[in-house]
Amino acid sequence: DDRQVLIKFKTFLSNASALSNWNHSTRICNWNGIRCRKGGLHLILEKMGLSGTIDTDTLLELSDLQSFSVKNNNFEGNMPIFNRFGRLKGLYLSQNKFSGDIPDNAFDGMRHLSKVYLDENECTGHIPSSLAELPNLLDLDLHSNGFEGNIPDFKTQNTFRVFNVSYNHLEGEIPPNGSDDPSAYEGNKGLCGKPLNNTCQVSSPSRKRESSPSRKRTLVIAIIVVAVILLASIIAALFVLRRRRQKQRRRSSTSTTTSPLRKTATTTTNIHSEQHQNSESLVIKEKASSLDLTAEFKKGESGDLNFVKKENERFDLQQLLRASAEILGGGSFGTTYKAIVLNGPVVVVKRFKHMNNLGKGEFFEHMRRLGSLNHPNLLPLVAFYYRKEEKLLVYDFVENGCLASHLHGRRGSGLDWPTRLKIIKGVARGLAYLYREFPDEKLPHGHLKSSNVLLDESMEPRLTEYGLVPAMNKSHAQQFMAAYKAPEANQSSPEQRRPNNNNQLKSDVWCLGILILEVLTGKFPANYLRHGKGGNSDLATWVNSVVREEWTGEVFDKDILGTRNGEGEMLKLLKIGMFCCEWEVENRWDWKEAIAKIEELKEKDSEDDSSSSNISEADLSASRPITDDESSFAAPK
Ligand SMILES: Nc1ncnc2c1ncn2[C@@H]1O[C@H](COP(=O)(O)OP(=O)(O)OP(=O)(O)O)[C@@H](O)[C@H]1O
Repeated sequence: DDRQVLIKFKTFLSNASALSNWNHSTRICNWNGIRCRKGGLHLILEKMGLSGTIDTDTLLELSDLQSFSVKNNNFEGNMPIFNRFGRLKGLYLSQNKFSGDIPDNAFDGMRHLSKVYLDENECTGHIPSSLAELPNLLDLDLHSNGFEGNIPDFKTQNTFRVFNVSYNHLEGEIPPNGSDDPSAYEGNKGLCGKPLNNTCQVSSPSRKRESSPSRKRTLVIAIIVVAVILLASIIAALFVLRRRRQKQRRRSSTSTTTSPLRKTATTTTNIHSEQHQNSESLVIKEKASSLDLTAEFKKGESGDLNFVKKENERFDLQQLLRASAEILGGGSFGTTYKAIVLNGPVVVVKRFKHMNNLGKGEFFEHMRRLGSLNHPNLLPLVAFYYRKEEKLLVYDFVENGCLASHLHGRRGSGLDWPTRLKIIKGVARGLAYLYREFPDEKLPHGHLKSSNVLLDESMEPRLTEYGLVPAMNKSHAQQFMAAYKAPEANQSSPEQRRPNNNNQLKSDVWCLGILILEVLTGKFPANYLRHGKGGNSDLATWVNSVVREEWTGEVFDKDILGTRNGEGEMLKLLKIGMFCCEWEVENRWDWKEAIAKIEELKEKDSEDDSSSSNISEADLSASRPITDDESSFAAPK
């Protein structure tokens, strides 16, 4: 039923505290943001600080959705496509951060759609032609985006009641059926014709009539050129195919192994490849084929891999380049991929393009120092490769993936409270070790976040991407590394960034706090993804505001909410997270205090609960006021 569908829809949203009364015990028409009118359903989720994903697949299961509004929220990414909602009448997506081109067919078949509000987003490209085809369009507001090209001729049978395309990059002649008000078009440098005061040049390329003879000539030439290019491509493709087949034949006759990392990869004779003789392997190889390192790392040109520990299984650069590979992700520093070395280990290779802060000697020394670290909660560096333009760091592959995918993956987390506590304790121990080993580094980890916490088969965490701050180019580090998302990183005053007695900044502690809040709430800190601006304070601010409203129960992830005899300890961890996320650096705990408090935690509440931690209950209820600065970030209120 609709109730179930909407509750599912809510799980894709972040910061959805405003929808707290969406549950099975109340009538759907009384839920926040829901209006039931004339038998149809209207979702009016405006100004609620929402972000995350608008899952249209789920919405499609609603019996009769008539209008959909998420005006004035924090949604990002491509505009959601509603062209399967044939009965939708109103679509209001204004004042978010939707970006990118909108596909031409985004409004296909939406015969009933009469109101479209996309204003104040970051959409680019042409105004989609399917929007111009809507027969019942009455209101259209696209102002303040990055639309370009011509304004199409709208085919609506109505006279527009609202029409505004101002402040885009539109050009050409204004079609007749828009608005009579010049302000509807202002802020577009290239527009001409009525109702603006400038007349269009007769030869205006943008709206020239189709039938002129020169146009026909151009068309014929274009067709010939395309045909020639097509023919040449077919010949080239046939040639490449022939060569590939010849190569394959040569290979199988000499029984040599192949290089799945190269574009020519097809069959392999090593044991690893046999594991990949299923359909999945085709996908992997296809992905890997785009990752042809061989062109850049020519044999013998640039030295070899440098192994940092004696006991590591050795392989050389050429073996690595021939390895069967799968791209794991394109993070903020470069591509990361999993590689199965022929007759060797399974490793993860990270390519770093912005790692030039150290000279060659210093770089080698720093990597050897990282390689000498040894702690069960740190993923050891296996090897590195140095080139001026690019560095490769090689780690062991961790089968069980990262904490982020366990918490936010499609299948839901399923992580219980004891597992989450074990993960946080492991992270804290890994951090403590790093801090002891690097007493002079300002940010011993520097990039602590849930995708850099890997989990082994017994769910023990292993930190990765630690200790890289000194090697990274400063501007890149400041823009992308997690520690620089702490609020003080955006402050210009040196006092606010001053290191503490140990010469260390407290920004890693901020990241630990965010990680704790993420683990307890199951919510993804939306601003992890927002590079360079905004920090990652949204989650901390949200938790703080919910706690201040005394709805602490609402904070915890549903998968741990029912935990018996552990609620007290969960609450203590929440407080620790909040103290680590203190906005003011002076009031924030330092790493020693935070880690000591984490070590005190237990899976179950003790009989004499008050003695097990010296954080008082009053600390929580007297939670700090939100500063002006902070409230301007505060996503959900
Ligand atoms: N050693 C490893 N074993 C298994 N998975 C890994 C390993 N190292 C990284 N990953 C996973 O590969 C994916 C891509 O990693 P990558 O470092 O490129 O991106 P990221 O961590 O999301 O962002 P960033 O570049 O900011 O660190 C992530 O999901 C990460 O958890």
